[in-house]
Amino acid sequence: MLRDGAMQGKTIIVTGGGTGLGKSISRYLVQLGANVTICSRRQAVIDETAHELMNEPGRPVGAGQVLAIACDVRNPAEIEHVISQTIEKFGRIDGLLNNSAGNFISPTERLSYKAFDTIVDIVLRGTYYFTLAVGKYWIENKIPGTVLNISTTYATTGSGYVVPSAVAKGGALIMTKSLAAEWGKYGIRLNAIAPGPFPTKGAWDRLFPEPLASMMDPTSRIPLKRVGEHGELANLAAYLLSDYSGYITGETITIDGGEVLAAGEFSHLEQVSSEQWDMIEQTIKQANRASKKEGQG
Ligand SMILES: CCCCCCCCCCC/C=C/C(=O)SCCNC(=O)CCNC(=O)[C@H](O)C(C)(C)COP(=O)(O)OP(=O)(O)OC[C@H]1O[C@@H](n2cnc3c(N)ncnc32)[C@H](O)[C@@H]1OP(=O)(O)O
Ligand SMILES: NC(=O)C1=CN([C@@H]2O[C@H](COP(=O)(O)OP(=O)(O)OC[C@H]3O[C@@H](n4cnc5c(N)ncnc54)[C@H](OP(=O)(O)O)[C@@H]3O)[C@@H](O)[C@H]2O)C=CC1
Repeated sequence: MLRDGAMQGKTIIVTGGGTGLGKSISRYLVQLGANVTICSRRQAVIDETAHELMNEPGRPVGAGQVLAIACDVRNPAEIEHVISQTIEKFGRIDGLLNNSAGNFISPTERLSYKAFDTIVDIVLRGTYYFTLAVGKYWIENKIPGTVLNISTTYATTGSGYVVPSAVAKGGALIMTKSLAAEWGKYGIRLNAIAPGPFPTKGAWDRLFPEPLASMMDPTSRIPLKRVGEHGELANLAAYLLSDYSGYITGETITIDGGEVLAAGEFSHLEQVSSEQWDMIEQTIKQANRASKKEGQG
């Protein structure tokens, strides 16, 4: 979507950049010329991704560099290490993509305290630790940085069976708006993306495992009748991290093929056939006529 070289001179930190959506967004940022630091817990995974992104066939001239640094986002010392190593290698930091997450489906009453804490700590604590650390650096150095948080549609609607994730994503979303209000004076912007289903191994293994996968089609309740493509999300993420979105802050953009609209009271009526609609129309018109007659008394 963006022109070649649109992110040249920018350095972006992508948490969870070794896999799934974080990897796809990192690939696009690098193609657009950004230097990208990817971080997550597994050094071998991020090393392999960094190697892949640096050696892609058709890598454009002017593509960015990739640095891989292990980091558990629950640990402030490890976050500080990612920040200092990134500045040492690339000179500065312009953007932060909070993408790391942990999640799995489960009836909430089956969760241990530790299970609940594990998800909230990765998603909420990890997001505010990283944002606080990078924000302090930006304010101190008068850099107009940009934070982009990967949220989810149920951060605002709520959802059963993923309650720790919903609680944590909801908290991160309200942090996005609150800090956008507070840090706007420093030129710092914070936005979020709320994706619907985008197939990744990490999400599908934990949210759509067998026998669920054989029982239901996740596209059936999506108005556009398909899941998202990684390139579609990467386009939006790159735009929100770029200077082209310079007047957007505190915003959450949903990219879900219209899935959240399924909450609309009558949206499921697409299952009604044309013949049934004929019958329904006649029944309603008959009721209209009857009520008019009643009115004539
Ligand atoms: C119906 C159609 C749906 C289609 C799909 C649509 C998707 C659309 C929207 C989805 C929004 C997506 C949000 C996402 O976040 S997807 C990202 C998923 N990726 C990951 O989660 C990657 C990282 N995850 C992990 O590493 C692990 O899953 C974990 C989060 C658990 C962390 O691992 P860690 O090794 O740190 O932790 P432990 O293994 O020690 O576990 C900690 C405690 O949690 C308990 N646990 C773990 N799994 C379960 C489970 N399935 N049920 C209950 N409890 C679980 C574990 O037992 C530990 O607790 P205890 O020590 O007390 O036993
Ligand atoms: N796929 C989908 O349909 C949707 C995804 N999302 C969101 O998109 C983002 C990416 O998810 P997706 O790509 O699907 O899944 P992945 O499992 O591929 O991505 C999650 C990443 O988080 C990293 N991570 C987990 N725990 C930690 C930690 N403690 N510290 C640092 N990094 C950690 C993992 O790496 P490692 O294990 O090496 O630490 C992994 O790279 C998440 O925020 C998710 O909530 C939102 C809506 C829909």
